[in-house]
Amino acid sequence: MTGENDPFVQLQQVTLTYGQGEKTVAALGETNLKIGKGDFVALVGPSGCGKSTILKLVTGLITASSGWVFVAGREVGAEPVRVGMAFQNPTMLPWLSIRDNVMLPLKIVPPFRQQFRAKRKTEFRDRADALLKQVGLAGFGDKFPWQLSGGMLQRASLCRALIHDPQLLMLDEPFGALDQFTREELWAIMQDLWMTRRPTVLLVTHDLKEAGYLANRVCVMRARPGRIVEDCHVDLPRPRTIEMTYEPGFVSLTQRLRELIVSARAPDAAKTEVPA
Ligand SMILES: Nc1ncnc2c1ncn2[C@@H]1O[C@H](COP(=O)(O)OP(=O)(O)OP(=O)(O)O)[C@@H](O)[C@H]1O
Repeated sequence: MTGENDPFVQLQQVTLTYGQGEKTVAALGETNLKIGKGDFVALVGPSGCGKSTILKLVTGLITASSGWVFVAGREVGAEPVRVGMAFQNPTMLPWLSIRDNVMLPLKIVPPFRQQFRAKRKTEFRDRADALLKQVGLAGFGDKFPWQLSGGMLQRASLCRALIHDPQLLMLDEPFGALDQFTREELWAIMQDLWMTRRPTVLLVTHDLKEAGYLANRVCVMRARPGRIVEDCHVDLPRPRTIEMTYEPGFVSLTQRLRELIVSARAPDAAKTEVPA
């Protein structure tokens, strides 16, 4: 599932420059990327190499300075595509219950928006409760955000990202603020959600173990200007387990990714550590 022949997402000769005049930042040099429907691709690389910029281009939040971005066979923005998103900080509306927070996209995104009132509300509640159960939050739907831990809120935010059956799921360091054990628990949950629903996923992460555990492909980026320098396929069976991450094949994958990133960060490679 490399997306070579019939890509769901395609960046073709895309460049992106922020700003104007003397204050321009060449965030992305010429970038090509094809992602097949239902694939899971991770973007890794040093800070500032353009990972979030790619997410913004694919969701249509920003427009390419040159080149083309296609989603579902059309230029991005030409056709409505259901997108789910989760970020490092799972911002929830504090005055809504967890269930109502999870149901929020159904109130906003067509065609659910039109069906939300009376007719399908019970069905939508059941859908939210089933998702909450799948991530281990059965019985927490009536709680409020302040009553949940960071890990629980991130689980709820994954439910919110998936409640409207998105075709595209954008994950920007969603597990970055969690402790290692909670993070590993959430990898398993994320994998389970992806295997049962199969959205096309783009994950931005600094955690190479996370990239290797979750993704089918890991794209390594380099900065100034940002570009993809390596596209590694992860040939591990599913469902993957934490134990697999200690096996020689997985360890050599993360070592290789690490080396690529360290060389991509040169000459300032010594300033900060890249988690292995
Ligand atoms: N709105 C903006 N205006 C100007 N420059 C920007 C803007 N957004 C990002 N940049 C610059 O573009 C480059 C790429 O940024 P981007 O956020 O895509 O990188 P990243 O790889 O996601 O970084 P990080 O890992 O630190 O989140 C960086 O040099 C950044 O400073």
